[in-house]
Amino acid sequence: MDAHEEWIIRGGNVVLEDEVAKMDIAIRDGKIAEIKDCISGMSASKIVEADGQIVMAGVVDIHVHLNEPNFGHWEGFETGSAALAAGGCTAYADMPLNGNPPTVTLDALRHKERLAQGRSAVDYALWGGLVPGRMDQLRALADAGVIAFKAFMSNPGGEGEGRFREVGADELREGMRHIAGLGGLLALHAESDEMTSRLTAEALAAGRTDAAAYALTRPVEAEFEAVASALALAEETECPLHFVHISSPEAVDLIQDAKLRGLDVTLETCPHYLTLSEEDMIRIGPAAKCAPPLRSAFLIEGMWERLKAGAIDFIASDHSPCPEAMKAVTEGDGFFGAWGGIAGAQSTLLLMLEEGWIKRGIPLPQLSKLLSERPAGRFGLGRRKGKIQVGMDADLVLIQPSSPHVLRREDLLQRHRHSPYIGRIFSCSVAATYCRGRLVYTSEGGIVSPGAGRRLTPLKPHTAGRSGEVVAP
Ligand SMILES: NC(=O)NC(NC(N)=O)C(=O)[O-]
Ligand SMILES: [Zn+2]
Ligand SMILES: [Zn+2]
Repeated sequence: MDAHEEWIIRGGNVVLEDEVAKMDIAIRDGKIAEIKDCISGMSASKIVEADGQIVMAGVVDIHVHLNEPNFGHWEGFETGSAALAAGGCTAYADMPLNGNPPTVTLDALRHKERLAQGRSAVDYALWGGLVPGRMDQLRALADAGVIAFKAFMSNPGGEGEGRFREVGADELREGMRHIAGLGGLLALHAESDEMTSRLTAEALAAGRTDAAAYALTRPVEAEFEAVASALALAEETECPLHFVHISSPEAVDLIQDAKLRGLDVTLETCPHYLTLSEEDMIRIGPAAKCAPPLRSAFLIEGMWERLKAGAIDFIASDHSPCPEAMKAVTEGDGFFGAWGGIAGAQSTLLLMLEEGWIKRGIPLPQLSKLLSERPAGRFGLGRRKGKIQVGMDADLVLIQPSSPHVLRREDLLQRHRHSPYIGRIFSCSVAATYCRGRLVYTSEGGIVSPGAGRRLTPLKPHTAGRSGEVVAP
């Protein structure tokens, strides 16, 4: 279907700001032109019957690692975006690692821009990184349209010379000053390096390399400690902050207190911190290894409580894939030797529907804010992305409820088909994904428009007088 024609999605249960209503949606020039309970369809080139289906804004996944350049054999724009689209995602932001060179210089950003061009199924933005010794690049990266900056407070792992490195406290302070001055936003992987390295060394010295020992090396305290010190620096430097993949209620509460004190700070959590426990990690093995690690069932319920109460700003997948061989328990290093990162890009929406909507009764409009509207808004994409409203991009996902199925390995469109969710039963399925009105994915046909995604750059939410949000060709 040509994105420029007018067409209609008829009679779906449309997830709007505060309600779910049976509506028709007219789409023109890739944008939502009209939302009414009955649109005649006289001038429509096509009518898609969505009776009985749920129509939601496409997921905006702000945290994925597609690993180009040079680590495209771990994932890549084509396969990563295909998995995202199949999971109902219509826009994502690619992290500045684990590609090499990481996106910490203007040259590296330009290189990644060229690589991504014409290869993503859905729209995408690019992150820049804050690493030691590259502060001079921050301005150029901001001007070139990175969505925000990412830094690690603990060792990010990864391979190769010149890979992404963590910042120490002084570098973090300096980086925050710079980024605040640029009107930017800094996202942090918050785990105390001091604590995680010490506990890791102790576990190895004691000959412990099993999964349970891994969890002990990255306790809730390590997250709490890092969040606390980052918040103190944010207060000092007035740098807007975002915490990625927060795993514990304690850290959520600490961040909530900071919000109440007036700090410009947000946090995301990931589906795995809401749906998988430490016992699941031990049972499933390396496919369920991530940092911070999965927590207890008790802490998981604590996360849901906070999500319901509005203390969690949004959800992101932290899709961090790698080749199959790296997701294995190794000879000497045991579970510690496996790559840390969960490759869950395709399951975010269905997990949130299953565990949030169906099991816990969280209303769909609230879930849609967590999956789409808030991440888009926080990263300057909210003028076009993240909700079903007239004038917004027609980024839509059609969901078939009551279509129970088991996730199979062969259903995954990512490059390496490991996921901790294989074998899980889902009640809903993604029937179709549309990006700017263009059909990208259907459950029968798979990816039907590869490479149709466009680069997004943010309308800087923190800088007055900047140019608007633009979509590069
Ligand atoms: N180097 C990584 O991609 N790490 C990622 N891995 C996880 N979360 O286990 C991350 O976001 O920290
Ligand atoms: Zn991280
Ligand atoms: Zn990540």
